[in-house]
Amino acid sequence: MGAERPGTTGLFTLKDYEEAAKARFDQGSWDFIAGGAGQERTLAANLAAFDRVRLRPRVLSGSGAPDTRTTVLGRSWPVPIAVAPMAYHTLADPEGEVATARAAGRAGLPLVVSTFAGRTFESIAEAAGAPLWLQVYCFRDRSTTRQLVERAERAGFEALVLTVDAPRLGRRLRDLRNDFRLPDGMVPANLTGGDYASPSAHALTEFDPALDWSVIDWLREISSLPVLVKGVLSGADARAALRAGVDGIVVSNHGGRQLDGVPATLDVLAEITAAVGGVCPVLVDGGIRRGADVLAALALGADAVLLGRPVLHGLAVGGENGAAHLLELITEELVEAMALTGTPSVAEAGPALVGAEPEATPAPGAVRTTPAAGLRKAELHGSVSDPVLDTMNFLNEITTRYPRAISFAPGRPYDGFFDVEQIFTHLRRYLDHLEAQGASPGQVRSALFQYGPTSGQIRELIADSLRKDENTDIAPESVVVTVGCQEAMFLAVRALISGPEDVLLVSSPCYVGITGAARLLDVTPTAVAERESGFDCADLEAAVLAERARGRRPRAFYVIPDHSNPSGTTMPLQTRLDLLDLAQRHDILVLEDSPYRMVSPGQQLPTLKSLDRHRRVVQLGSLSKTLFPGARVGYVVADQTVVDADGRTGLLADELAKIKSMITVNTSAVSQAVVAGMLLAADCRTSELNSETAAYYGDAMRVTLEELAKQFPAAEREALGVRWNEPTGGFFLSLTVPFLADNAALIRSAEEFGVIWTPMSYFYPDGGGEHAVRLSVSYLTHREIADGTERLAHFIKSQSRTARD
Ligand SMILES: Cc1cc2nc3c(=O)[nH]c(=O)nc-3n(C[C@H](O)[C@H](O)[C@H](O)COP(=O)(O)O)c2cc1C
Repeated sequence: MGAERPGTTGLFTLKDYEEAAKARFDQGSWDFIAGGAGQERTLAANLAAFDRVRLRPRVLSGSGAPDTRTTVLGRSWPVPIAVAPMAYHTLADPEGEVATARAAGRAGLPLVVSTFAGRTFESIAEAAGAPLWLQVYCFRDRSTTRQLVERAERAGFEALVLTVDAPRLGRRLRDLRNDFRLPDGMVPANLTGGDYASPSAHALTEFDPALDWSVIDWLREISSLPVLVKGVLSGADARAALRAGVDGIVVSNHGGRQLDGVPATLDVLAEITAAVGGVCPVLVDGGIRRGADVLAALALGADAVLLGRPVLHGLAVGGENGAAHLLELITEELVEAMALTGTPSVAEAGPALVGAEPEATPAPGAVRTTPAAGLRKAELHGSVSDPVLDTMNFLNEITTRYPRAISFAPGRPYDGFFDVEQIFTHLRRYLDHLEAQGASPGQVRSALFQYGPTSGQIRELIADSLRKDENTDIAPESVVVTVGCQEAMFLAVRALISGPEDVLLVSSPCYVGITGAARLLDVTPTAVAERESGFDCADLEAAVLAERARGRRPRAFYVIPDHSNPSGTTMPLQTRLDLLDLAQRHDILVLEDSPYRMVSPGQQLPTLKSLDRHRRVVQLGSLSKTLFPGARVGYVVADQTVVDADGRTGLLADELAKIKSMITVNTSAVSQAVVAGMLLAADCRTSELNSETAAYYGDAMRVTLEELAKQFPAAEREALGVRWNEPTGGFFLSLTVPFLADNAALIRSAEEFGVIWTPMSYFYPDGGGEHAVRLSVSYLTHREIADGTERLAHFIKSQSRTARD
């Protein structure tokens, strides 16, 4: 090796290498290297966490040429970067780890050699020009592990890195689908016997699944080398590792290849470095693709980073030279990032670099706060680590990362309807209305500037609009004005679910707002699966009976009856009547959420609330689609009677208001005033205010359906297995595709085809929807819909071919 291969010139970033490398692998091997476990959320999160970082430079710092040297386990490294352990470098280049060792050696960087290296420890050691460490998987048969360790130690390896996140291999769907097997003749060069062709099958039978911290003592018995553990993701485990006497910790989620859904490594790094407190070195890997990423990791307390997949990309593109060039690139980028942020040395990269430390100089005598308290995410409420609460962030991140992509993801109103000046007109109209009703100037002032009634000051107007728009006759006292419909959901779930035996049922697929609100309250909803045709009462009844049989108490069922989010389905009139009857028979409430009804064209079916003869329906109201979302004004209609222990009665709305008083006190008076002004403009007929919007969204849906039909003529649609529903209103439709519509597919769609959508699986509390996507039509112009549909069709056709091959 050493000869210049074609392809290393003209490559300026690690991303360039990734793109160039792809063509050099067969699909199975590429997927084995590139892929992660499950829906690849953690794989994507690793990258996204670094993408989110914004470095904060210090200017005129006089720091001169940056010093990138660092010391790890008593050895000086020229740059705080080493190569992560990866199985079978021979997949990327016939020389495998021997070529990598030479490349890393040229840069003076350590290489962590995998238990499953494709070349012998001796040959790697002979080629190496920098420290070698051995990554250890502990087998059920300890003598195999012992022999590996002894052999590496004899070959001059300097440390052991025990991988602790792999009692078995993660569920790597790409490998399962490809039925991935190592190419003929490729074997782990330092292991004998055994069937290694399928890495996951081998791990299942051979890895020790019952390891505990005593394994560190065992390694100490068989070897004198320092021991690091790789795969720590919490401060609690970092402390346990210190107690077990480790010499170093590698914060890692195995590059998203083990448990999908665990956090990005960057997101837990500060927690772990705080827990370790400098007692031993902390290294981190996962998603590092730029010099700036290395600097961000150092800023959050890492001593060095490990670089994974990119090294294999370098190797595949140009063998030893490719890998060496790639390591040079990231080193140069690090030097540049340090110079441009005024960071003179590795040791001086601190949390202020990533904006994590208060910068104010304390006044003389003032109490100093300690820098970066390092709260542990694992010790915060579980909801903050729940993927449900992250789905929208992920979509936002994708949208920001690919600004030129056309996005069918956001369920937001079309911007073209908003006119800034109108806000003032609406506000003025409401103030005039108050005056006309006899309010004194002082009262008008208070209505705007003061705390207001918790239940809201525009309840009469909302009740009036419900009467005129929806034929629902309710007393204003049964309305609570909320901060958007989201608060209405939170109040309803908080009040109705009083303990672990109470059950919230949700129609599934389901709007994430309700599952998220439930999660905040430690409520796990019971999903009632929709059929292809939509919700069916028989399924709800079966779920209610099943919960009763388990000794639990079904309390409420959440549903969007009109043009549902996400599926776009609408509940027929007869089903509405049956649902109310079922609610009465089984003594449950129905939480009705219907934000799209009034912005849909044509005659709409009556709301559940308007058909409700027994006060079974709690209506969760939103004005975000009908008026504007920036107001954050919604409401809840809760006219149910509540009886206390002394037999006194009140309304559920009163109880909800009590809860609200401790969350938001009252909904913004200014927002209520603007909303009220809008309602007054149309004599409280929201339908009148929305005749133009309903027609616009109706057209958007029609155009989308026409464009889809154009892109997928009937025969082709059939052959591909692509189909979609045809909602008559609302913002969303559901499209079924013949491949896994997961985050990885979404990233490919955004990156290579410039179109973004929402994986339907986000909306299934119990799993499902893996082969469907949600398309939102509300936010785009007709031109964008046409272009976006064309791009989507290209993506679907290409992805279907890949899935078939
Ligand atoms: C193809 C491949 C093979 C890997 N093999 C191993 C291994 O044998 N042992 C191990 O501890 N980690 C292994 N890993 C995980 C890496 O050590 C590292 O944690 C991860 O790749 C870092 O993320 P990055 O690829 O985003 O840089 C492997 C990763 C890849 C991509």
